[in-house]
Amino acid sequence: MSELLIQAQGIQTYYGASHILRGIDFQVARGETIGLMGRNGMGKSTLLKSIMGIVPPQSGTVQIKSQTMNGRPTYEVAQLGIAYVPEGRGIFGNLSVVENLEMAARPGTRGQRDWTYERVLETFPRLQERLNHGGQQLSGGEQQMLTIGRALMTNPDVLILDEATEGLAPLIAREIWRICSVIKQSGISAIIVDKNWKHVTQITDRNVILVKGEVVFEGSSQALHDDPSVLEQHLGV
Ligand SMILES: Nc1ncnc2c1ncn2[C@@H]1O[C@H](COP(=O)(O)OP(=O)(O)OP(=O)(O)O)[C@@H](O)[C@H]1O
Repeated sequence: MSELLIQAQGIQTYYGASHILRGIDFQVARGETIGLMGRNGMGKSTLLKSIMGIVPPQSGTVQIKSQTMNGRPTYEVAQLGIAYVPEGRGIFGNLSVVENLEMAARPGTRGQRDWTYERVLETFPRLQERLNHGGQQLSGGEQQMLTIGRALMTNPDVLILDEATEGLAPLIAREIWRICSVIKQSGISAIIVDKNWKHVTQITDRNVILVKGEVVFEGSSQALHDDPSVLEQHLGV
């Protein structure tokens, strides 16, 4: 099996007294694209935040490339090559597109410089047209492209996309899915959360479904296509 980039074991996470994640095991190998699915409020974002150290788990371990990260700050997780695009984005609205991209530029953890400014603009032609616009002047879809572009500028090993196409017009959502394929082909691992399971499973190798903070299904996209009752049962589709 290829190198494990993320390995979470027995994750239990709380918000105050609310017990949200109830013993989750979750891993991402190099080059793998994973779909994280489940109805609203089942704990997908909380799992991503637990991995990033934003909402640290109360028990269990999070290892990034075999280093135990419990209690480590989020920037250290990022420095190990994990790029996180949160739900609702988070670009610098007062900086231009160029500035947003350039401030993120750095080689990856193995010195890789696959994603340059030029390649990001080639991949996101819409951003090319908006280079000098301020972040806050962009449409929601353009902001999402800029956030993904900025994450790619860090040459990550894993890209985490929470609610990849939430609230985007269908044409723009399609563009985001195209970009996800380009990212996959470039060899970056990804965790993708999105409500559109059809698009998700077209691109993912493996999928994990959460119900009330527990993993209830883990399997290939083919397995989900062969037995859609799993989706019916757990996602109501
Ligand atoms: N900051 C918070 N404080 C308290 N409870 C929270 C907080 N954030 C999320 N929760 C609760 O934790 C549970 C899991 O939320 P989470 O956002 O992880 O779900 P999700 O599967 O990502 O769903 P969604 O698609 O709605 O974001 C929900 O019951 C939610 O209400």
